[in-house]
Amino acid sequence: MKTLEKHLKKQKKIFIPYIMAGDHVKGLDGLAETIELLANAGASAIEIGVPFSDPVADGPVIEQAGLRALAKNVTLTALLNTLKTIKSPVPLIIMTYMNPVYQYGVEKFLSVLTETAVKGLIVPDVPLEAQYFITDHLTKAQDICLIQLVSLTTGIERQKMLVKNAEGFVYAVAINGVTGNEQDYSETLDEHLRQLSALTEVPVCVGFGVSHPSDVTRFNKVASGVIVGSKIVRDLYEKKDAAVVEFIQSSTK
Ligand SMILES: O=P(O)(O)OC[C@@H](O)[C@@H](O)c1c[nH]c2ccccc12
Repeated sequence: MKTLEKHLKKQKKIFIPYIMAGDHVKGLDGLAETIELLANAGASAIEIGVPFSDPVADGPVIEQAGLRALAKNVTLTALLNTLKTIKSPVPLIIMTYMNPVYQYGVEKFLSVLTETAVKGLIVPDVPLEAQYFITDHLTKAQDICLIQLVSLTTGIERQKMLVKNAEGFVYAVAINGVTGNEQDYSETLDEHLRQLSALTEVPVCVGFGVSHPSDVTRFNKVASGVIVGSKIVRDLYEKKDAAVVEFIQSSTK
């Protein structure tokens, strides 16, 4: 079993905060500090977003964070160079659209990741059928997990196909929409998550719109844990570090 999955399976409750690379007053120089803050608070793993000019799955909070990072010249190359210098106590996960990786070179990208603490990859605009673009090169980075996303509109047959290919964790997208959308969750969501969890031994984590302790309590009952992006990105930007620490601590105890 790959490191990320092994690590997540040891957690009582999984909590994965998402941050935007370089969205810090010190830019990428502040990344190590943020990773330490989140890990010390109890984060199970940390998802790091690569800024991109056309983030189709993202709402305004993460889009704006990406634009701030781009204005600080945070490129994939710069991020990888910084990651090479960081010893993270928890596994890191890179969330990126395919375009920056394609431009950088898939093979080179994966091989550089082996020199970092990155153990997982989320590439939301690459469907299962096109994942060979990445997996064909994974022999160079065998411990990297490619995370599968399951949406609310994913039918049961496709869910089975996705979990068959799943490693690390399964990302259950809790709403039909973009990140940071705090609309009410559907009433059938819990049943969907329970069903999905029953299909696989791989931990199922729930993301999109998770921002209140009550969401975390709800999803921890029907899945292995949660992913929290926009709320964390906003709080860190507004220098509410204490609120972030408190949210993670109370979600993982
Ligand atoms: O911001 P939210 O609503 O808490 O959702 C998590 C999310 O930010 C993070 O996992 C993520 C950011 N961008 C993405 C694009 C696709 C899938 C997932 C993501």
